[in-house]
Amino acid sequence: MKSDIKALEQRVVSALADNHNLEHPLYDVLDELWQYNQNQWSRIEQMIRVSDSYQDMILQREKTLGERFDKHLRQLEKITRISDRYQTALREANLELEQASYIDALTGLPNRRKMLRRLKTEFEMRPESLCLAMIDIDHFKRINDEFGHLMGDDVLVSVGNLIEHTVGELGHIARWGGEEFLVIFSQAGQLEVERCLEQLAKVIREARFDSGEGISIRTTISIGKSHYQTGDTIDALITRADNALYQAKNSGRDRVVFG
Ligand SMILES: Nc1nc2c(ncn2[C@@H]2O[C@H](COP(=O)(O)OP(=O)(O)OP(=O)(O)O)[C@@H](O)[C@H]2O)c(=O)[nH]1
Repeated sequence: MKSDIKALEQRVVSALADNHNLEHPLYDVLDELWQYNQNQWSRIEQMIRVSDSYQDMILQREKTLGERFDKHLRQLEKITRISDRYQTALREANLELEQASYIDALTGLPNRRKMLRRLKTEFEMRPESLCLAMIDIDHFKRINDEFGHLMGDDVLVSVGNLIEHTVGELGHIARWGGEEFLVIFSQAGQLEVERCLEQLAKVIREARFDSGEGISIRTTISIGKSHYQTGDTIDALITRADNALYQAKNSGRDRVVFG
């Protein structure tokens, strides 16, 4: 192509050198040059068109990519929201589960596990003022045998409520297991505790539990009490309360034995 132009130029130069000759084919050369330029120009136009459509294609592609990116981003946000909700629900469920693991399902009172935790805390903080009362319903098997297990459950719940109500702010109650309850007194004086336990035995003795068949059920409780002695462990304190309860049972039930 370069050599074509060179040849054309050459012909123009020689035509100009001979410009007296009106027949000289200068005008033919100029026509040819014009034609050549036209060809070049249409090539350039073609290239511009190709370039434009290429740019369009790129823009279109970027748009598609942008849309896809937005879609993924929205999905990601949705997943994050779901995951947040899931984590919150999981945390709440765990909390509920943990709380439930400290509650006795029948009576709604703190259970033995919770009580042992509390005991440990109290023991670390101020052991010298600690007092325990182990409480057991007397001849409870008879209630089950006579009125059925469901009625036995009702009596257990009612006795639990009465203990909790009578002890009030003075102590903390838990269902220790079966028909046994444990009360911790952490800040009450000895005399106050003894009076409270005597009152408790009286409250249960005088209580009447409706059997639902026109019969009122009566029962009593035996209580063994222990209080902290120098060098005690939690186990030792519980064992002394247990021994005192055993004595209360052996000496006729419906009484408090101070260990
Ligand atoms: N209804 C009911 N009964 C229970 C539950 N847990 C333990 N028991 C019953 O409690 C009774 C305890 O019987 P025993 O250990 O012989 O004691 P008791 O009859 O109370 O006699 P003493 O303790 O010696 O006065 C058993 O019959 C158990 O089945 C409970 O959650 N619900």
